[in-house]
Order: sequence, then C-alpha cells, then structure tokens
Amino acid sequence: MKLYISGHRGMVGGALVRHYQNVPDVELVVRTRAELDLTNQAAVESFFATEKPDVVIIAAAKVGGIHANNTYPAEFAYENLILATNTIHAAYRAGVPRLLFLGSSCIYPKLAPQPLSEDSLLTGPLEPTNEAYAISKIAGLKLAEYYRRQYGVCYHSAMPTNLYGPGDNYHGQNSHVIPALIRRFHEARLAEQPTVHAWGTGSPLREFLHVDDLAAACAFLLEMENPPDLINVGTGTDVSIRELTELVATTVGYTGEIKWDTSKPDGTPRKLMDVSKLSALGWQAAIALPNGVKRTYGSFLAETEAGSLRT
Ligand SMILES: NC(=O)C1=CN([C@@H]2O[C@H](COP(=O)(O)OP(=O)(O)OC[C@H]3O[C@@H](n4cnc5c(N)ncnc54)[C@H](OP(=O)(O)O)[C@@H]3O)[C@@H](O)[C@H]2O)C=CC1
Ligand SMILES: C[C@H]1O[C@H](OP(=O)(O)OP(=O)(O)OC[C@H]2O[C@@H](n3cnc4c(=O)[nH]c(N)nc43)[C@H](O)[C@@H]2O)[C@@H](O)[C@@H](O)C1=O
Repeated sequence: MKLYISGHRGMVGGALVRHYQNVPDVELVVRTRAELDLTNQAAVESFFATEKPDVVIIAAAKVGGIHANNTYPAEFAYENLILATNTIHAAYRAGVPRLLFLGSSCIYPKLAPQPLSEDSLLTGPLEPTNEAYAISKIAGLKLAEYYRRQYGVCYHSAMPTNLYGPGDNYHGQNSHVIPALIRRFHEARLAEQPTVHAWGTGSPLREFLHVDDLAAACAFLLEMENPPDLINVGTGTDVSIRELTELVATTVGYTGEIKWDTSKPDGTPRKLMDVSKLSALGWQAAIALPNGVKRTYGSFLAETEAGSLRT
C-alpha cells in the first residue's frame, strides 16, 4: 500500500508516520511544504499524477489555538479551503481509491446538545472564534462526501476532538492550551516566577485526545471496508480548563499562583464528543489525560534539548 500522509512534519502527521513506519507492506510518501505547497493546484495535480498513492490521509492544515483562529480568519479559511479542495480533487483525478480527511470538533454548532453527535452538523450557528476554520473543515468533509457519493471513491472523514502530544506547536500566542501551558509553567518554574496567567475564566470544558490515539483511530478507520462518511474521535470525557491548568502545573512542577486573564476569550463553553459510533465499531482511546500530559512534558523536554521545539 502506497500511503501519502500530508503534513507529516506536524503533530498529527508525525504521529501517523510513527504509526505506519513499521507496518509491513506500507510505502510512505511524504513531502515538506517547501517540496509541495498544497495551496498550489498545479503542483498538487502533478504530484498526484506522478505518485498515484493508494491511500491519502490529509493531515496538513493551517492549525492554531483560540487566539490564532480569532485573529487570522482569512488565512484559516483560505488556506484550509484551497488545501482540501486541491488534495481531494487531485486525488480523485489520479484514481486514488481511498482518502481520509481530518476535520475538528469545532465544526459543530456552538450550542449543540452535548455530547456532540455527528447528527449535529449544520444545525446551528458556529462558535465565532473559530468560525472561519470550522467552515473550511465543513467544506472539506462535505467535498469528500460528495466525491464518494458521485464517483464511488471511498473518501471519508474523521472529526478529532482537541489533540495534544509530541511535535505540538509551542508558540506563545498561537498554540493550543496544553502546549501553551506546558511551556509557560516550565519557563515560570525555571525563572522562579511567583505567578502564571492562564486565559479566560477557566470554566470552559474541553476533551483532550493524545495524538498517538488519534493515529491509531485513523488506522482503524482505514481498515474498514465501508466506513461512515463522518465519525467523531475522542475519549468521551472532558475536564474544565481550570482542572487542566492545575494538572499541567503539577506535572511540570510549578507551585506558584495561577491567575486568570479574562481579557482573553473562553471560546465555546463545552466541546465533548459523542463517541458512541466509534465505540460501537470497536475502537476506544487508550491514553488517559494525566499520563498523556506527563508523556507530552517529556517530549517537550526532549524537543527542547534537541533544538527541534516548534515555537
Ligand atoms: N491540533 C489539534 O488540537 C487538532 C487538529 N486537528 C486536525 O488535525 C490536522 C493536523 O493538525 P496538527 O498536526 O495539529 O497541525 P500542525 O500545525 O502540527 O501540522 C500541520 C502541518 O500541515 C502542514 N501544512 C500546512 N499548510 C500547508 C501547505 N499549504 N502545504 C503543505 N503543507 C502544509 C504544516 O507544514 P509547515 O510545518 O511547513 O507549516 C504542518 O506540518 C489538521 O487537519 C487539524 O485540523 C483536529 C482537531 C484538533
Ligand atoms: C482544537 C481547537 O482549538 C481551538 O479551540 P479551543 O478549543 O478554544 O482551543 P484552545 O486550546 O486554544 O483553548 C481551549 C481553552 O483553553 C483556554 N486557555 C487557557 N490558557 C490558554 C493559553 O495559554 N492558550 C490557549 N490557546 N488557550 C488557553 C482558552 O481560553 C479556551 O477556553 C480552535 O481554534 C478550534 O478551531 C479547534 O479546532
């Protein structure tokens, strides 16, 4: 099986490469952004016509936390729309029979019933801080569905909940909450800072999935002969941002005071996936949050040491 993983230098793409690199009879195809810019339609068409992979996983995207999504909506919409469109269409034109598109839990309406069922898609207004990204992800998953329906190709989508793990982005402003807090608490401990600020009120609820679990779930879905068009991937449990913040501080060994910067947005009040569809098919997450955060802090230290930390 010739498998093209886009975005292999990102957190999800990296986990997929780790998962598949020792699987027998899998030939991995990867390209850096410098080698293949997925927003360049001609380059994408030419790549697919030459490589003709058997399976594609779209793990490339413009990704960021609440601040980045809220600040750069034009880039989040444009890059993710064009990247998904180019990849799905070129894969179809090159005769690729199987493709997995990755969306995100933010595709569901802000106030949809919790836990978020796949049936909630397109039933109400989106969370404003990530509307642009969500719209591009909805377009991507719908495109995969339409190509499957019209052309009979097995193109389908998975909706992961908030992810974390090795190879995450530790940018001070544009990252997600777990990498942001790991770095902030780590630096505060080293500098013996008495106070650390976390964003918002601490009251929102979020569900977190380790990226190695997501890679395993993607492989599970790609083994299915007739996968659903759209399926949620998560753990089925959530925590408050306040609880998460305390967990990260403890893991990192920071003992100072935590203050809340309420000038920063909370985002959606709760985002818990209904994972009953995936559970019924026989898959569930294996890495519990405290252990996952501990492992991720270990990766952060190793990446810092190696000079490869993404900031
Ligand atoms: N992180 C999370 O919490 C969640 C992520 N997801 C989804 O998982 C997928 C992967 O996310 P994640 O791994 O976290 O993101 P990362 O930012 O870690 O990785 C994304 C990768 O995509 C590459 N990329 C972006 N634009 C282009 C382009 N135009 N051409 C070529 N490559 C490009 C980036 O390359 P470069 O390094 O050169 O910029 C990067 O390697 C995305 O679809 C995202 O929506 C879903 C739910 C939650
Ligand atoms: C994966 C997901 O990621 C984004 O949505 P989000 O769930 O809001 O993700 P987040 O990780 O940025 O924040 C989670 C919560 O945590 C709080 N918070 C505290 N302190 C920090 C902090 O220091 N950084 C960040 N980023 N958040 C912080 C923050 O205020 C919020 O209440 C979307 O872009 C969306 O498109 C998407 O798909």
